[in-house]
Amino acid sequence: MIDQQASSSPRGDAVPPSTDGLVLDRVAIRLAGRQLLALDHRVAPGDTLTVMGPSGSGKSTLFAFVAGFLDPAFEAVGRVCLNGRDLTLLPPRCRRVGLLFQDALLLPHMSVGDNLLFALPANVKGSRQRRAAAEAMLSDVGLAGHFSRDPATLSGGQAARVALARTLLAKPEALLLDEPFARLDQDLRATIRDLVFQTIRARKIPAVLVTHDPADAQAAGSALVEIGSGEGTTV
Ligand SMILES: Nc1ncnc2c1ncn2[C@@H]1O[C@H](COP(=O)(O)OP(=O)(O)OP(=O)(O)O)[C@@H](O)[C@H]1O
Repeated sequence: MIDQQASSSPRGDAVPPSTDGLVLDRVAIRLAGRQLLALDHRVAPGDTLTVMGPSGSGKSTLFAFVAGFLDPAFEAVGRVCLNGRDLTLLPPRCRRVGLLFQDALLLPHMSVGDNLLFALPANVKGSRQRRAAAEAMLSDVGLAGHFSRDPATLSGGQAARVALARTLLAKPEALLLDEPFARLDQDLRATIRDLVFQTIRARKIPAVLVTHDPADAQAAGSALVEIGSGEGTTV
């Protein structure tokens, strides 16, 4: 449950212009009367905050809070603001927060292109324009010409690229990366990791990365927070 006093602007009023990026403003989340985590952090556009912690420390819970689908079993206080908008009480579809997971989660009965068109916002009109937007995004992630591919025939790296393209098509203003490289083997992992962080920097998207791999944290290159003792510790 969100503490409405701590979240001062239920309609998404502007916070000061200095708060470009993703702001976790005095966020604390409790479960069954016990503090699970506390974070107070700003992620600048193009930067990635890495969150590490043992299983059960609250990493998925933090993402659920930022994305807007926190289970009512949790009590949360504090605000999450994105480029000057207070998201805290907005429904998930209004937040402009994109997610990348371990699995590409492509719909198997659709082509790669149709998976992308399915994710493309409805305000991109006209079938020709929609297809052009999807093809341009495929090209951006290194998969030009793969529009008609069957997802079942993609390699792990290609599927990860399609998942990135699908997330970016929704024009997210922030990205939550939930161990997106964990299923990839070592060489591929470095390649996809570089693609993701280059994209984040080039598009100036603030991101939060959950990982167990210190090499991911190093590649992300910005702040690292360790959770697990009820407090987030910036390292
Ligand atoms: N819907 C829920 N209701 C009650 N407790 C929950 C719920 N979801 C998760 N929890 C508990 O909240 C705590 C944090 O869970 P969370 O999934 O955020 O941890 P995590 O750090 O993401 O773990 P992992 O690394 O294993 O994915 C755990 O003790 C978990 O059992």
